[in-house]
Amino acid sequence: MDATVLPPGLNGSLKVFVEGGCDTDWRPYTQTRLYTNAFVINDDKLLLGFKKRGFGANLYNGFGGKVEPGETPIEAARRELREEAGIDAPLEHAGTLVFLTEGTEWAFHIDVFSARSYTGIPTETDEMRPEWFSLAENSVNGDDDRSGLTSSTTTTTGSLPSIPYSRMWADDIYWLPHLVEGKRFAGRADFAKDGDTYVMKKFWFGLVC
Ligand SMILES: COc1nc(N)nc2c1ncn2[C@H]1C[C@H](O)[C@@H](COP(=O)(O)OP(=O)(O)OP(=O)(O)O)O1
Repeated sequence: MDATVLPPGLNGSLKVFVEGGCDTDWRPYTQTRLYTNAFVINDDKLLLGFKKRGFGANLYNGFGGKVEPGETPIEAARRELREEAGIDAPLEHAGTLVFLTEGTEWAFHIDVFSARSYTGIPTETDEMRPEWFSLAENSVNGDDDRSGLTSSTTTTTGSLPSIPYSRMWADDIYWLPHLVEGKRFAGRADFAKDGDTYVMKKFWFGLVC
């Protein structure tokens, strides 16, 4: 696909870095719902949350949720980070994601934010369990099931696991490395449902140029 032919829902000056999936059309939608997702990086560590309930339960993700009426996305992102992880951070916009999931007629429009510092102590809530992951090249595999282990919320030393991509949404492996590198991105993915699982059927991710 030429860089100028963007999937519906994306705009601006973007250069594709990966695209794939079925040779079908992008699913149409008539409405978008605004969400946020925030990632905190501290030296060579990334803070993720293990989602304990609701949409995306049992997956690791950044911290975020719906933008409430009267809020800007950045205000919502900082509120969700406080509510779900107990911390404040100087968030900056990193990317925009559009997701369609089977069974909904609306699209998720997610503003993704990142920060390289934070204040407060990451704290488990009833929705999310914050855990640190290593960004170092030689970190141990983070894709193993760690559910039997105690939370590493307060771990700041020792060897941390690497980013657990097999236990995250399937789109994350494409754009999260760019976020970590400080690059701005945008993308779209259309998901189908297979039982309780969402399968990424068609995707496009690009860097802002
Ligand atoms: C489908 O692909 C997705 N990939 C990724 N990486 N993240 C996603 C995807 N779909 C949704 N998300 C993110 C967007 C938000 O950060 C959360 C979902 O927010 P949630 O449903 O938990 O919203 P809240 O306002 O917190 O909801 P409640 O308070 O009503 O539980 O996942």
